[in-house]
Amino acid sequence: MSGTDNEQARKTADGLVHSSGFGNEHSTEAVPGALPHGRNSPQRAPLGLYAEQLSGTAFTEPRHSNQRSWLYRIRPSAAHPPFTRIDNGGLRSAPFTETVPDPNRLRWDPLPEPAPGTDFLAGLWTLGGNGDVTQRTGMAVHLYAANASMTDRVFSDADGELLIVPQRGGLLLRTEFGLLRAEPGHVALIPRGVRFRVELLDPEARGYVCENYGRPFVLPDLGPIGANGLANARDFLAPVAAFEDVEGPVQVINKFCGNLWSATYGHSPLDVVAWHGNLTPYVYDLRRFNVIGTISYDHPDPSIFTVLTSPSDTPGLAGVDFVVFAPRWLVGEDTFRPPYFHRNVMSEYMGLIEGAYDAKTAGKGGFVPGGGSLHNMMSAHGPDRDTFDKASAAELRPQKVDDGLAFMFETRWPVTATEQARTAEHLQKGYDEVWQGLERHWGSGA
Ligand SMILES: O=C(O)Cc1cc(O)ccc1O
Ligand SMILES: [Fe+2]
Repeated sequence: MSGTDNEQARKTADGLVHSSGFGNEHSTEAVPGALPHGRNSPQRAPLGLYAEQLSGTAFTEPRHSNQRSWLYRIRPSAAHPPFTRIDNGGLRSAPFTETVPDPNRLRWDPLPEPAPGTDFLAGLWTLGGNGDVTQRTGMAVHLYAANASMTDRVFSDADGELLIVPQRGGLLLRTEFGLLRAEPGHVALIPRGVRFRVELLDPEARGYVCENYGRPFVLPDLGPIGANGLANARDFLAPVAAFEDVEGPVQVINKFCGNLWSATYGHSPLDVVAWHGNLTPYVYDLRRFNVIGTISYDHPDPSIFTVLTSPSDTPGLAGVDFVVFAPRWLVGEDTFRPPYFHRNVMSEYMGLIEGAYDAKTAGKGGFVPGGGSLHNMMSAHGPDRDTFDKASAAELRPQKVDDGLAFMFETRWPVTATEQARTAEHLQKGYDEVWQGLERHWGSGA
């Protein structure tokens, strides 16, 4: 059920065929002849399909940032019954007003095991966020823990695009555009409004989601770095068309302005036989990230680790950046090599996909895979005491940091935690203590 007429299509290690390149004009058809040529909206679309445009940006946005795709489907999306409200489960949305924004540093252990039969959607649990879904600004931090595939239901999010960061267990994403596979170490992006179903490739799945209410994520500018580096555009993989021709009840759940709405369709809406355009879901393997750092001295700011950025209306000031701390060499001379002590006007949510993070002690009660920390704007943070002591005394040989994969959602607005995040059992007590005992050396002659 899948095929393509795009020369860039290629089969990757996961056995799926993809069409590569960030923001490319992809075109793909699962059945030969399904894609019209020379026009988007012929009087009669090929093979009895319906033509439908999906706009990710306003019609009138500048060409370089304009995003839309044309879908050729068995039934038009407009043919559906009314949506009715359903329970929001663990999902919360902006504006976040359940608690007051807190200057304290917070850290969580991983989510507890979900109840049997919990699928990706039921397993979403909102930690906090900022902005306002009705203004299309800000972001939310969600976690998920699931042990069942979604069956007979699909999800779409009108409030924002979803950047999914698997931490445990692979996911098969069946989207309107085709199939994507996301394993721990990959990220997957589902654009605003795109219907999809998550199937588990392993018995359990756990991870993080950045719901970006703002402008779609793009690759950051490279400035003096040059024409290559960081996340390379060619490593972003879009699906090729693959459709389901399913008649029968399918629940379609739509997140709209903070609430979940449901309608039961008489067919699967994952019925797109061909599509073309530059608005697509995609996956990216974080291990492909080209890490840039110092080859002389000092610790550069982590903006050089930006994979994707959602620009705000102020140049250089992101609504949210997605930043990865990937394996790399540290060679800085006369340099304190781990992340420095600092206070940041931006707010930082950090997660750990595997291993350890070089500013924090690993292990139980520390910063552990599946856990997360929140350092809101101007909250002082940095290496914990053990890290500081070790790094201050370390012999400065070239050193490979390759025992972990951490990431950050860095946002221009403070992140307000949800009530459930503030009262969670897995909110660590006494996080402040990691910075206790940083002794006075002044006056000691050290
Ligand atoms: O651990 C953090 O707080 C993230 C971070 C990493 C880094 O290398 C420099 C600054 C920074 O905020
Ligand atoms: Fe930081």
